[in-house]
Amino acid sequence: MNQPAWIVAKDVHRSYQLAKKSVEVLHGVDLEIGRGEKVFLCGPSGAGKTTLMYTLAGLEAPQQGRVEIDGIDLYGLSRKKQAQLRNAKMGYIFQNYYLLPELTALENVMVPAMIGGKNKFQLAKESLARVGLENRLDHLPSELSGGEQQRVAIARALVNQPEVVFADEPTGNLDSRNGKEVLQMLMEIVDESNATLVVVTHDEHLAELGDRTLIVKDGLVRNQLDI
Ligand SMILES: Nc1ncnc2c1ncn2[C@@H]1O[C@H](COP(=O)(O)OP(=O)(O)OP(=O)(O)O)[C@@H](O)[C@H]1O
Repeated sequence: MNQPAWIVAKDVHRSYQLAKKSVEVLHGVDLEIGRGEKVFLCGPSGAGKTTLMYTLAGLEAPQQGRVEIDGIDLYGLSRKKQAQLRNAKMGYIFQNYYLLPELTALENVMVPAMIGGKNKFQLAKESLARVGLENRLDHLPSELSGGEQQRVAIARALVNQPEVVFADEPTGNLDSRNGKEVLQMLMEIVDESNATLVVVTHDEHLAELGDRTLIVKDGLVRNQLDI
């Protein structure tokens, strides 16, 4: 990483409560990601990749440690301020898309834009056009292919022009050709605004497209080059 750190995790611990037992998934993660860097998180299933992304993105507070975004102590903020920061700076592409089934493609993309009181209709249309879906605005998710649904999820994540995009297995449900195409498109768009990209993938070939691969294993994170 050549740039100053833009996302910082320091000694992040995260556990889940199962019945009466607490199971720790992240055992003190330290990492730094620079502005504009494209970082891939790889590692075995169940290792904690999604948990780490949720924690970096302000969706799940760590029990110990801190996360900084652009110098701001994310979990030191009130919940309202955290939500404002997420909306202003972050886009999140969830595993399995999480599109709202009763809303059209356009309406799904308008949802995050509404919060900022911006010209949501125009922004959502532009974002869908950017992912090549200008002719699918009024389709419900059930009327779209898997690749198209994934692109709607990408358009939604990009609609507020985020400074960082988190993408959890953005190609997981696509065949390898479509998967690579979608990922390259996402990387191109992110590049245009020098945004930071953090991607979870199982596919180490795809990870080669990024600047750096981090391996999540045994509750910790290591640079692939250090392994
Ligand atoms: N809400 C939850 N409650 C309890 N345990 C959870 C919860 N979410 C995740 N876990 C557990 O935490 C561990 C890490 O899960 P996580 O989804 O972060 O792994 P992952 O590396 O993203 O896995 P995959 O590659 O299979 O998606 C798993 O053992 C999982 O069962």
